[in-house]
Parts: sequence; C-alpha cells; structure tokens
Amino acid sequence: MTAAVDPVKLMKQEVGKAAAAHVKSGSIVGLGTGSTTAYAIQYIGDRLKSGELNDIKGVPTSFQAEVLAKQYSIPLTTLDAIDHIDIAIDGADEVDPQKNLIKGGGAAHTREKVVDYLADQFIVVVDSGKLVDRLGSVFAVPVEVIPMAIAPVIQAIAKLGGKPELRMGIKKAGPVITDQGNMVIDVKFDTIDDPVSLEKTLNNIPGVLENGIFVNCADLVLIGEVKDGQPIVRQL
Ligand SMILES: O=C[C@H](O)[C@H](O)[C@H](O)COP(=O)(O)O
Repeated sequence: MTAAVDPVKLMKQEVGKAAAAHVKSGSIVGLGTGSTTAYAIQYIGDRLKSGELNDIKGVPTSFQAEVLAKQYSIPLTTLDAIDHIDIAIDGADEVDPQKNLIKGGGAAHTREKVVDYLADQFIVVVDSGKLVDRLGSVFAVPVEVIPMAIAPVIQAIAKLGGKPELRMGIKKAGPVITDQGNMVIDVKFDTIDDPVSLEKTLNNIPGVLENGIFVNCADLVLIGEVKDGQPIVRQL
C-alpha cells in the first residue's frame, strides 16, 4: 500500500521550486523562514550543486534559515558586508488581494522584515490556503516584544481592541523565545480595516520591537495549488 501524498506538502514543494528558479547567478538572496521557504532553500542548493547556479550569497532571516542554508551548502553573508539584496524569497501566513501579508507564524518576522524590505525583488511563496480577502480573517498578528514590557504591551493592545495572547512553546515549557531573545504576543483582531495604520500603531507601543504585518512590499506572490491531483503554481 502506498502512502497518500500530502497535497499541502506538494503545493509547498512546487512553489518553493518555482521561486528558486527566479534566483540568478551572482545574486545576493534573502533566505526566508518556514516550511515553504525551506523547499526554496533546498532547490537553490540543488541548483548550486548541479552547477546551474553559481556565485550566490544568502542572507538568512532566522537561525532555521541559516541551518538549512548550511545544510545545502549555500554560502552566507551578513548585512554589514553587502549594500543590497537582489531577491528575497519568504513564506507568509496570510496574503490579501493587494499582496499585503501577515507573517511571523514561526516568530521570525522581525529579521524577515529587515531582509524582505531591503530586497530589490521580494517573492512570497504560499499554498492556496493562505489566501484571504482581508488580513486578520484567520491568523492573529504576531508582535515581538521585549520581555520586561510584556504586561504593558498586552494592556495597550487590549485597549486597541485586539485579543492578545502570549505565544507559548509547543515542545518547550514557557513562552516562545525569538532569535533575538524576545517574546511574541499573538493578537487577534475582529477585522483589520487598515493594515497600513495598524502596522504603525502596533510598532509605536513602547516595548514592541516589530509586528508581522507586511504592507506594500511583496512584488510577486507564487501560489501553490492542486488541480486534478497535480500541483500547479499561479501568480498574484
Ligand atoms: O516566522 C515565520 C515566517 O513568517 C514564515 O514565513 C511564515 O510563518 C510561513 O511559514 P510556513 O511556510 O511554514 O507556513
């Protein structure tokens, strides 16, 4: 008996491969975080190994991305050693029709925002389940907060009408700790009418480092779908 292929995995693989095909030799590449981008990193590594691609440097957005890049022998660099990023590939938790995003399901949104916004071309890779008509419909907004400010930030967010919840570890006792040593508050809003101003409002609360709303930054969204049992990729 053959095991059934997980359609979401198929979509992620296909979209990761499609994004990796956009990387050109000689470029500096922002390497995003998450299970979808992991396939893009793997395929970039495959292209390097086969000789189809050469002379690239990756800028990882997280410890996870760094480990994967090393695993696939992708040379790495840091922001203080370069003056631009040619292309960044990253996942998302929600995508609206204007290509605005919620990110940070993996608590990596702060570094991702730095790298993705710097890139000349930012490509988002998602499966079709991430598409929403309006941001915040399903996913809460992740907000990275310095630990001593957790209580006042929770109070300030509640005053804004959000439902804040400190993110707890799944295989770890206690809160999730980010790559920067901070904590994450997931904030569910009934509706997000104006993501541009909500992004700024959240970041203006003292103690907040960065939130997961990404507006006006994605150039291309590659969406993995399954049609007639076959994975396909369409663009937004
Ligand atoms: O912090 C994590 C990132 O923003 C991810 O890119 C996002 O959560 C999507 O991850 P995945 O591709 O695993 O759904």
